[in-house]
Amino acid sequence: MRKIVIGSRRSNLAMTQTRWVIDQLEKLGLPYEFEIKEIVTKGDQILDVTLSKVGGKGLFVKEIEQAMYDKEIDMAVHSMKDLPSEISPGLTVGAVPEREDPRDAFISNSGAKLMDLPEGAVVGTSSLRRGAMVLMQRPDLTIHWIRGNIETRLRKCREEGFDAIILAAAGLKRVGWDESIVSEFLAPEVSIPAVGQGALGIECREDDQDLLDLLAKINDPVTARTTAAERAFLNKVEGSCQVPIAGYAELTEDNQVSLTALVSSPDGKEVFKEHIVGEDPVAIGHHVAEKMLSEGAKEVLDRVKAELDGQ
Ligand SMILES: NCc1[nH]cc(CCC(=O)O)c1CC(=O)O
Repeated sequence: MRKIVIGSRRSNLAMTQTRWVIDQLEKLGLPYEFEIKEIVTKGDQILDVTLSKVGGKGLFVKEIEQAMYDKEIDMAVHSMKDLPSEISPGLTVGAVPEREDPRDAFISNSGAKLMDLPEGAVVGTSSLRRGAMVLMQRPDLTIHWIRGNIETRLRKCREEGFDAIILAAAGLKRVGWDESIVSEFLAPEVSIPAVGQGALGIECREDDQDLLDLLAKINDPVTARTTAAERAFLNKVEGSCQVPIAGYAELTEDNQVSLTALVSSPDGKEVFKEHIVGEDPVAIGHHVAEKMLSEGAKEVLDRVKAELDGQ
């Protein structure tokens, strides 16, 4: 019986996701046992600045990947959203299980929906994408940055004068929060989800064939294919850019990948949005990115980067 050691951040969400994956693997009834090893990442230690300013990319995965290289752990369960679009050398995503709800959940103190908030109300989010999505619908609202895990943000929403916050529905559902706290699940057409939102990516060493064979059994081909399109898009527009980026793909009835993607300025005023349907997820992801970049998104990315460098 092989023992598989799984590295996990210690947040409630990370632990819940890790335990969920262990459950799926144990159900297979194969001769493996599983142990969780807690790992603290840089992203867990930074609590007082907006994530985008400290370079969000890979903030939650670096220490975990190091532990994999050092063979202190064999695999790790990441929120796909937190996993950089390029996996570090020697490591690979061994499985993408079935996606949870990809939508953003809008939670207001009064229970009002986004379009019904009073003029000038304050919405808390740590995501440039959510901030821009809100401003596209409601340019009169004010965005304030809010950090911390799900529990902290919900507490701050009540105690620190926010009218509403936005969280991933998947996180709330996974940790078992009562859905009645959600005032509105924002439709993916209105608030295009982050690339990979609601999905998990299980990372392991690419030479660990035994573990790869095991993980293949909990891979969901539909989620793997749709998130591949989203991540191919992200990979082409990325490059240390701290701008709102969204990408969400579904399968059509005839088994094609349908990808909607967006790049915008942080104030939501300049918007590049594309929709494409195609067979090959990576090809359509790249195609959409190149189209946007050539049609003006590149200028927005460069300008925001220059503004940040000047700070
Ligand atoms: N950025 C942190 C993060 N990473 C994954 C989730 C939620 C679960 C998911 O999107 O799969 C969250 C919290 C949030 O965005 O509210």
